[in-house]
Amino acid sequence: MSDTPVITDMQIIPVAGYDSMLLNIAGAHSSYFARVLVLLTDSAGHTGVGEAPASLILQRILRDAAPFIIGKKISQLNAMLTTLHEQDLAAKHPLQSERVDEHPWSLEKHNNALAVIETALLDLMGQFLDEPVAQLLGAGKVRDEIPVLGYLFYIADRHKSDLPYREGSSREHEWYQLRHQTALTPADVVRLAEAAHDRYGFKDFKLKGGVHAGEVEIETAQALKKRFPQARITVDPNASWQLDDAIRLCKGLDDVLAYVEDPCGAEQGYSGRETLAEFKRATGLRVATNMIANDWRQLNHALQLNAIDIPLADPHFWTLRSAATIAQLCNEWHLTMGCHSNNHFDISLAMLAHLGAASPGEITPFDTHWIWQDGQALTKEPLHIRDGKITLPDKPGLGVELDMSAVEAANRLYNSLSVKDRNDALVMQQLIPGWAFSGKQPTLMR
Ligand SMILES: O=C(O)[C@H](O)[C@@H](O)[C@H](O)[C@@H](O)C(=O)O
Ligand SMILES: [Mg+2]
Repeated sequence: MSDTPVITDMQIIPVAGYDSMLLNIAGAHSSYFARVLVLLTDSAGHTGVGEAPASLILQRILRDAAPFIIGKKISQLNAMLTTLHEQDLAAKHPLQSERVDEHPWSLEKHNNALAVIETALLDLMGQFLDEPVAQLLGAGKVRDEIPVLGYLFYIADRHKSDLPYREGSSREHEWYQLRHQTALTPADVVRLAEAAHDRYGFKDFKLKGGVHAGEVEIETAQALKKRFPQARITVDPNASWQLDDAIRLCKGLDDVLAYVEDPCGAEQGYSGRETLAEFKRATGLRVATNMIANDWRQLNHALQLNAIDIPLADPHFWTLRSAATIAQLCNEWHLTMGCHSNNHFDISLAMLAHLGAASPGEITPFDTHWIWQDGQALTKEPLHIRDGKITLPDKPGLGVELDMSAVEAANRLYNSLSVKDRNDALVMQQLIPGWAFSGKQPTLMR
């Protein structure tokens, strides 16, 4: 044990990158997205890294966590995480508001901190043991190729905003230009899917909804299925449809929708878990969620109600180890493992690849926003998506090496931002003055 490396330093580096004007029920994506990196250095000279969404609160929590990490042996991973859990550092930094009508999905602030630290620790441990992180999770590494889906959005007209959205260029591939252009109709989205399919080989697609009337979003899903008959198609309106509407829109579409993601949510005194259970019974369709089964207690209720088939266990809010445990539960309980995402850099791409590699049994292709960020790598040899899959690197730890000059540039970009925390409503107000989030009102129907 005396050779076990000790953690000597913890750096918290917020970073920003460019994004397109993607629409969802919360509004529109800004021209920038922000993430935070945690870099742990150990006495063996290794660096472990993790990535998470970058709220200002999370950065404060991470700073408070540092004294519980620095000076510890990497073999004390479990004890460190238990201590952090018990410290409940998030409680010392309450959100200004926890109201769900202001935050369309929960801000998993505490678990984000645990998750990003755990990832960096696992990266160090993997490098010490000369094993990939996937090998240290739940079932161990069970696959080398992780299927991912083409995550499609409606895109607003960036020219109507004064934010510095990029124009893109089709020099390398038309995808890199198309992803910045307005896409509001079913035909526009099919065009995006074609370009993404050509560039990344996706077999399956997800459409982010909550933007148009449900009928238009279903029409878009149908158009995607018509163009890609073999593809598994799903739509995710982030619980913005009323239960009755969700049933009316989706019933009988077994030949179009492989599953539906959060079609409805809490309404009229019924919880989202209850309405999803009713939706499943009424339509016979499989249901995925990243909104109502985000911790063990919620998952327990969701499963008791038979409300879901596919927990989208994002390692950024479950932690890698817990998400891998969910993958094992899915395998044992005849559920299907999936993974949610937000805009991210390539460290997170590696996180989800290791999770997928450690997920036994049937999994549904994982979500990733990477195609919207592709070209903005923070690592020297970023993983890539080919043939709709990510191939796990044959390297210890996460298998990524940071490109520090890219990290520094992304940190400078972050520091230059006047609005640091994600606020899709604020961006939306550039298109529709006075626009405010309303969970059951599609974004463009105002
Ligand atoms: O606009 C987005 O990037 C999405 O709506 C996400 O914020 C959201 O979490 C989504 O990925 C989801 O699956 O619900
Ligand atoms: Mg979702």
